[in-house]
Amino acid sequence: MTPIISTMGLTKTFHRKGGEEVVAVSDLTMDVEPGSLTAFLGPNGAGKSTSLRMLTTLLPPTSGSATVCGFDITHQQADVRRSIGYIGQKNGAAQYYRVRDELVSQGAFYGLGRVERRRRADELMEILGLTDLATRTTMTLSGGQRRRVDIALGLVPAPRLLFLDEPSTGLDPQSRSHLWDHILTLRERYGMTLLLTTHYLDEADRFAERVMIVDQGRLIADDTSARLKAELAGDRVLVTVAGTGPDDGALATLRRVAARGDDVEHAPVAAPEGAAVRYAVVVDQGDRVLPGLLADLAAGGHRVLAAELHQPTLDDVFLRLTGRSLREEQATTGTDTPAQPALTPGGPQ
Ligand SMILES: Nc1ncnc2c1ncn2[C@@H]1O[C@H](COP(=O)(O)OP(=O)(O)OP(=O)(O)O)[C@@H](O)[C@H]1O
Repeated sequence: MTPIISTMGLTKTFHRKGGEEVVAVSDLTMDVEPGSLTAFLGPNGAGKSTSLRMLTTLLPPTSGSATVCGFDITHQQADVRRSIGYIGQKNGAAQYYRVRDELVSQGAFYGLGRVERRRRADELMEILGLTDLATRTTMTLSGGQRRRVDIALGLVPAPRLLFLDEPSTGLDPQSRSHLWDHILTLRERYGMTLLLTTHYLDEADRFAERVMIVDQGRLIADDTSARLKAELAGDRVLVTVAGTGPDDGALATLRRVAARGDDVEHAPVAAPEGAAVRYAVVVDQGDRVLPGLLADLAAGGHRVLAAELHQPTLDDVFLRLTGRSLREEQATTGTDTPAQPALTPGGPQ
């Protein structure tokens, strides 16, 4: 299938005052299939928006090339713009216009006939849950409602490909969830290709078929969320065993199931039953490994007080790749799962 987006070595360098050079996007090479939903995931300043701005012809690349809907982003800018929708971080519909009027005049801007522009406005309001707000001015809407108006405006020309820059940033969890329902409905209805940026791990995980993790201008991982988690993070098994310190036999048993040479970590913990040690090990397919592991520990005379299996998140993937947590870098998303207890890598002691 011919890719709808194809980039080759796309790079953008900014020069800040004082001569400092910032490589915002470095050597981005990728193909995007038509009809797919791809998320660019990364911390603030990773280069996500700059990538989108180049692909939508808002910023010229410093080097490299790309085609979007078959058109060159440098030499066929008007054709690219005619083929895509772009919803930036701060689109902001005009404050004083009514929602429906705004959509209808956007239709006029794109050259739709009188009847067609009204039909399109009504259809988009219906899909995006805006019908009841048709006569409200944008300035009176909530953040989530306004974001939906932004998206409706971007969809007026019926693009084959829609770029969304952080569609849900700043919205409360309920509005985010509604917005996603609408985005998925749109996709189903029009079979659009969607490329969006987000720093919400859960959104990329749940909704995108393909996750491209970017950090410091570079693409550091590119796959389905499930494969990234399985291949780069693995499942984490935590077992709490009675004892006053790490036990060589228990460590040896746990090491046998460790994936990819990962070592076993351990830390003393207080348990109601007395002193205990919690061991942690990364394994492949934890649900298969755990029963045998517990049986082996019991056979070795170790009293297991608790066992937990943690499926990895995309944050574990990011941590593995960069040594940093994406979650710590995103301020207040409300999407966190509890942090792992601190454990020290251990060898026989
Ligand atoms: N016009 C500009 N002039 C100078 N530096 C810029 C400019 N635009 C972006 N940058 C820098 O380029 C880097 C990438 O920025 P970009 O906005 O693409 O990141 P991002 O991943 O979209 O971040 P966020 O999640 O905060 O939107 C950052 O270091 C940023 O400060």
